[in-house]
Amino acid sequence: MKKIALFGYSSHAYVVADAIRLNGDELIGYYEKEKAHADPYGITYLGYEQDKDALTPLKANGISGFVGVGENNIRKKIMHFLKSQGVTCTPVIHPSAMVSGMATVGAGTLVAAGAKVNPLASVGAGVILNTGCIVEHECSIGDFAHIAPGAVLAGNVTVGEDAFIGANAVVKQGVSIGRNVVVGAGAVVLKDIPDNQTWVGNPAKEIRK
Ligand SMILES: CC(=O)SCCNC(=O)CCNC(=O)[C@H](O)C(C)(C)COP(=O)(O)OP(=O)(O)OC[C@H]1O[C@@H](n2cnc3c(N)ncnc32)[C@H](O)[C@@H]1OP(=O)(O)O
Repeated sequence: MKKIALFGYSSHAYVVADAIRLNGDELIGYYEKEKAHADPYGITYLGYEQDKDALTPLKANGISGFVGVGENNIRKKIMHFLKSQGVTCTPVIHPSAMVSGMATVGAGTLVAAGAKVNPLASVGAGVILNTGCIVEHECSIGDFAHIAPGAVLAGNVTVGEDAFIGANAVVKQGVSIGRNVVVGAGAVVLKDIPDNQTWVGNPAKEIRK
């Protein structure tokens, strides 16, 4: 049984907390700037990670962290901070998810309920593979990306660091999606997408602001 401390305690963190508990691991509490108003899991407030000595109990007892924040850039910032402080993040894989024994999943990554990761897929650190998404064979997912619920990445798709693939989007096999790209909900992506762009629709096209 692992002991895990959550960083963040709202919305996305609730999903992470559920997976931790269903795995039979121990959720020892949460870090947030302030004590949360809602406490659906009845867990201990451990303080604000930026405060002096707040992380000492984790480091002293070899307890792992998990950053339960949906925003890619905030999750990334907190994970980098924890690394600088010597706190290790663990992956969390929901018991109903399917991860091939021939796939790799990085530190601090959530594989949510019903998600599937097929052989030779490589999933980076701090990634969210959200509810029911499919990451097919040989896909490569960069650190801090988020594959939203129901999205399907066909074989050999590459997703860059910090990218967001919206709910129920479909990405054709072999397509390469750049860093920090946003793909809208329900999009069908048939072509490579350069870094920092937002694409929507079927077939997906860039929306410019
Ligand atoms: C567990 C969870 O909840 S995980 C989160 C899952 N959430 C999602 O998957 C949502 C993904 N987000 C989206 O699809 C958003 O609409 C975004 C990010 C693509 C665009 O958001 P914004 O930048 O705010 O764009 P905005 O809403 O202003 O729309 C701009 C234009 O694009 C269109 N558009 C926006 N999203 C989409 C979409 N998904 N598909 C088709 N067209 C879209 C709008 O209709 C609008 O068109 P118009 O200019 O002709 O009126």
